[in-house]
Amino acid sequence: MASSPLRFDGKVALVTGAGNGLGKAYALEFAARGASVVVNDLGGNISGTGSGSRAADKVVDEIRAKGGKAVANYDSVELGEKLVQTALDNFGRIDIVVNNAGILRDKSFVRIKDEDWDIIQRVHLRGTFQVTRAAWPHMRKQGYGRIIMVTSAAGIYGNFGQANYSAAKLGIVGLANTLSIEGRKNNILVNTIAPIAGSRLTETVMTKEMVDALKPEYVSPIVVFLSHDSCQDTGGLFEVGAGFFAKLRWQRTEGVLLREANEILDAEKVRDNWDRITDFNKVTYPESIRDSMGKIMQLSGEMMEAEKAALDAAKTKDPVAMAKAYRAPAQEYTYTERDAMLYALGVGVSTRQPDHLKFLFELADDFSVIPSFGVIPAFGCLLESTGKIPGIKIDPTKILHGEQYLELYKPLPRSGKLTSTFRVADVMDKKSGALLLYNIETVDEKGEKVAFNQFSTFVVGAGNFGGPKTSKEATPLVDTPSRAPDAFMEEKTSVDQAALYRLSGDSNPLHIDPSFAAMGGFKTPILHGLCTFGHSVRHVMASFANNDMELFKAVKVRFVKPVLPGQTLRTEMWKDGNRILFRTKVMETNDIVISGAYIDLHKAPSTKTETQSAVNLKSTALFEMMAEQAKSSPEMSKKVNAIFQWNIKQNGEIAAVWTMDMKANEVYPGKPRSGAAECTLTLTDDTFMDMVSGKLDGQRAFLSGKLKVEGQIMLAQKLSSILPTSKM
Ligand SMILES: CCCCCCC[C@@H](O)CC(=O)SCCNC(=O)CCNC(=O)[C@H](O)C(C)(C)COP(=O)(O)OP(=O)(O)OC[C@H]1O[C@@H](n2cnc3c(N)ncnc32)[C@H](O)[C@@H]1OP(=O)(O)O
Repeated sequence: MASSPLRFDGKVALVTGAGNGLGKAYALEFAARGASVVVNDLGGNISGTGSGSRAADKVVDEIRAKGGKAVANYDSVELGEKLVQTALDNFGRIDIVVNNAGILRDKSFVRIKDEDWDIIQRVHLRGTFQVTRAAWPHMRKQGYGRIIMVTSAAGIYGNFGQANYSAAKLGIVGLANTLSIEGRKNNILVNTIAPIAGSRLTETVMTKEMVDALKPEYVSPIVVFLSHDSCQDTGGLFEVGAGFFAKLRWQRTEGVLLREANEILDAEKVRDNWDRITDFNKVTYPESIRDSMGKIMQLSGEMMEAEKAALDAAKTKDPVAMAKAYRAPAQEYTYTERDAMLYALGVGVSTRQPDHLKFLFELADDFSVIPSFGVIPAFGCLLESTGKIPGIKIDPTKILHGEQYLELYKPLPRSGKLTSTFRVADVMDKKSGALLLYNIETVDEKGEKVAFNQFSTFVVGAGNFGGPKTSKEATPLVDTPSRAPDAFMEEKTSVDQAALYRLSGDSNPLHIDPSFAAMGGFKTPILHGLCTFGHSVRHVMASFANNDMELFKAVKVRFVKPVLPGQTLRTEMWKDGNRILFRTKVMETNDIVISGAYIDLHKAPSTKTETQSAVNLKSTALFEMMAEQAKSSPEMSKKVNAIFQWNIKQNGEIAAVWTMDMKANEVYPGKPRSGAAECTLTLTDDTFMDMVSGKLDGQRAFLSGKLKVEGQIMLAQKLSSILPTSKM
């Protein structure tokens, strides 16, 4: 794409140290683009001694010979006023300053003398300050200015033998940071570059080939762009050289608050938490002093409040009051689409399911985060508070997830930075255990509410402490209807389900470590309650919301019995207006594992969705019949790992679509699946309603001729071409 050239007509640029190298390249480039240029050069040598006018004059001559406008200035940058005055006297204004001038006095730290230190600070840091300060009021008055500061990798990272130079060069970055803040309101933008180029300063340490490869002309383009009025960046720090350009920023570990309320912090605690303090797996990118100190100030305020509440509670000697007074620091959780996809795998989404792209492929048009993921940002609060809640003695091997309530105030974004705050809402004495209720509010970066979670954990054996048996804070469960369910869905979990789920944040060893599980009284590690929960939420959303995750409002469950990885879950569902009541069973044992549960949707499921679910349930016999038929066909029996899609037609219109995975014997209502073999079943109106109401099963409907299976022949014909692509 052709773009307009960056011009500087009418603008005045001052480039310090412009007699050679980088400074000269900048001066020539500004002049070629229409600027009037003050070419400053003291004419000394690279260690800062000597002076002369030749270097600056030569550059001025070169500019003028090409038809450009330039004047020379031979003053030291320490006399900044004089440099700026040259611009004002000759061109009437000053728009751009490039603080390029510099010298070197390299010495290892043991050999460095006062004068080596002082001269470097004077030329680099004080010189930059003097020139910039002289230009500043003129730029403020005209409401326009562009300042380029020059630092060095030696300053940013340190370099042997350059203590004086490193200190001055990083000082310049500090100066630029503050000036970028102070200049912004007057349109004075300040950016810093750390260039590497073959110049008088570097040719002493580089080969000729390197000097040639690192031409100053490969750096000047960024100086030109940062100096142009079309560039609105300020406060940036860039590394440049050989035509390579990159921006630097600060990165901070997530950090850890080590002090508890009323605790005197000691150095051992710092030592013992060193890994957490220095863990860069989770980071933030502070950009301002507010970003840097905000968190510390917030934590300090929360701490003061917590300390007062804890002291008041301790005076009562009531364990429940003490637990309720506990305050944990707010927990940040940053996630990306990758985390949402990992979670989806953890709660059983599989590429075998028709709607899987929606949850496993970030480029899918309808990419969605499963609403039960809303528990994940809050989980950090539980981990943070483990072992810290006063009043109640908690054995970590005896904690079981008791109940869960989750409400979403808006659909979960596909990525984000969320903050959760936590309080112990109540503690109940259930005799066989203590039941702790935690209320956790989660907000987004704008402070808008995203989710509310109520976790309840049952601490086996921690009962009988004389606390209340019930709490008005607890979100109530619902009764399971006595009628047959309106829909169900079955799904076998993977033997690795817990290992996969724990990667989303619940690292409780109970779910992976056999010896830890044994301490809790389990023969093998058990599945996370929230993993079973995630499966059930998916089942309800697929059966009654056509997987439209925006319809989700809230969910409540009670975990009644543990589930083992590899077991088959069966979610049974009943529709009650906008509310879908459900319970979950383990097929292998027929145990109910989730009870009293419901999901509230934002609107009642459509009749079509309802019909689909009803058909799904009432026609199990039909699927079984189809599977039997398929197996009895000689071609199919050889290759039963096919995926079939059935379009259920009623009065000429498709009323439902089912996909069946023959190998896994799993049936999914919902979207057509590409590559699946197709078969159209036609039902008369009566047949359809009879099947929905349970009067007629698929087998009898087929045998009596009320159900026509038109696609069977087509299915057999297509089989050979379809099977390879529909393999599991
Ligand atoms: C790391 C720190 C943060 C940790 C957060 C969680 C981390 C996760 O990693 C942990 C997990 O995921 S564990 C796996 C999921 N959970 C389970 O498997 C628990 C299954 N439930 C049970 O085993 C029993 O219900 C059991 C054992 C909970 C209770 O059984 P019993 O002791 O036999 O109780 P029962 O006699 O039936 O009832 C006594 C009173 O307690 C109430 N109650 C029962 N089950 C409850 C439950 N699940 N949640 C809440 N309350 C429950 C009963 O209503 C009864 O109360 P009341 O007497 O007032 O009627």
